[in-house]
Amino acid sequence: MVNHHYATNAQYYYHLHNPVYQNNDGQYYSFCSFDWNQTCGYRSQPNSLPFYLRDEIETLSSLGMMVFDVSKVDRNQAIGARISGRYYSAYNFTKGCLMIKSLTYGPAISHWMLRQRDHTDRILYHYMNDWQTKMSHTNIDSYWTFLSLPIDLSNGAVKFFIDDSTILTNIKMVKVSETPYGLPSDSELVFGQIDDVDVYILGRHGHDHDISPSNVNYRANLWTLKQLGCTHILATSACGSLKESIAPGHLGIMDQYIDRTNVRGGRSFYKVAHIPQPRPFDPTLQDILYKSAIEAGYICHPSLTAVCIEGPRFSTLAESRLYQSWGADLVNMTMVPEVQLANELGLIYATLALVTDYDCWHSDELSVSVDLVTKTLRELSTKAKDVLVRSIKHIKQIDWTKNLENKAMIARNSIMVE
Ligand SMILES: CSC[C@H]1O[C@H](OP(=O)(O)O)[C@H](O)[C@@H]1O
Ligand SMILES: Nc1ncnc2[nH]cnc12
Repeated sequence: MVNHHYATNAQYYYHLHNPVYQNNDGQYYSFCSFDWNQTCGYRSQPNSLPFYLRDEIETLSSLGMMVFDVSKVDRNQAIGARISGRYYSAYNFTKGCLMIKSLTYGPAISHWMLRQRDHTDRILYHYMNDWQTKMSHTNIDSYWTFLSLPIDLSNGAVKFFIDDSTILTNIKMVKVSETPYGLPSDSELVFGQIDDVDVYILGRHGHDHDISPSNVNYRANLWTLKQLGCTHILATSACGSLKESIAPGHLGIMDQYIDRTNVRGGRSFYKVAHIPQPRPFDPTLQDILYKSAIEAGYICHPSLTAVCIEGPRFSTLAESRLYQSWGADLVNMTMVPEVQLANELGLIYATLALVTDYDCWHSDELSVSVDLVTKTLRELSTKAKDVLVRSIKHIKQIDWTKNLENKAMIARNSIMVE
């Protein structure tokens, strides 16, 4: 594994919420990603970047950083970035490199799966390794052309590299096929290891975040993970807060849900099954997530109740107040039927809530919007990755056999007609 290290005097760049690395020639580079479609409306403003990224890029550019845009718009322009209508050529920048990719952090870390089997496909890993080696050990000039290659691969390599290279080892992409319930959200999953634990990553909204909460094929996703040998699912979910004390930027541990979804299908794997849900989330995994968040120094709220709405629209003020009157803590869109299906498959499942906004009830705070959620998620995704990595280390210490047997028994007993 290439030994990346944080740039020691790169404090200017930390507002990116991304690590800034230095290669052996003392040049800086960093990566960031954003959701092009959601943040700046790809169809209507194809050449504009979200305002926060634009500011960052302007700052970095003025510091002599190279901007390397691998987002959809500049996919065919190998090196450079269009910012505020102006095209910035990579060659104009000498001190470093900022790569931009049009994907949110959120979906990329939506699911982390642990599994037990081994895979042998090494091609992509080899390729990634080569890329990383070039990145760290050569002059930036010489990897420009090299970097242009993965842009056209549309195989998730860039996304994966940006989001996970710092935490996963032995990384590769694993192709997955159609399930008896249809296609999962992605045709290939990122696979790697954390502390020798096998991990798969699957974004429930798909590679390009083009699957709305109601259209996520929750059954196909969970089935795929189960088939791959996953035993645990660490889910993340962007949530609005219904309580003053649970502020945007905080983390939370989901404990209960109130189901307000109404059109999504595929809620069971069976003809007739009644899965018990008094405690939908695994208590041991909940504790691990909580402990890991606190250990990392983040504000994290235990035992939260979330209202899962159908979406994709956000709530009206009347709805938001209604949910508050029910005593709920959060509102989100994807917990149902994901958690109940995970229970039907006997998986150990828990959700780390990423609090992105105050929904629309707060008189002094901005109402929820895609921009607000995306902006807050950038900060939260760094925290979430940290918590998930720490959690995996704790998970590894525990013998889960009895827990898994118990879950399998409850799942079996809930089936009336297969
Ligand atoms: C852009 S806000 C709504 C967005 O957030 C939720 O994502 P997730 O629970 O998967 O983290 C929801 O599904 C929406 O896509
Ligand atoms: N306020 C909100 N309502 C529903 N889902 C959300 N995801 C993030 N914020 C949300």
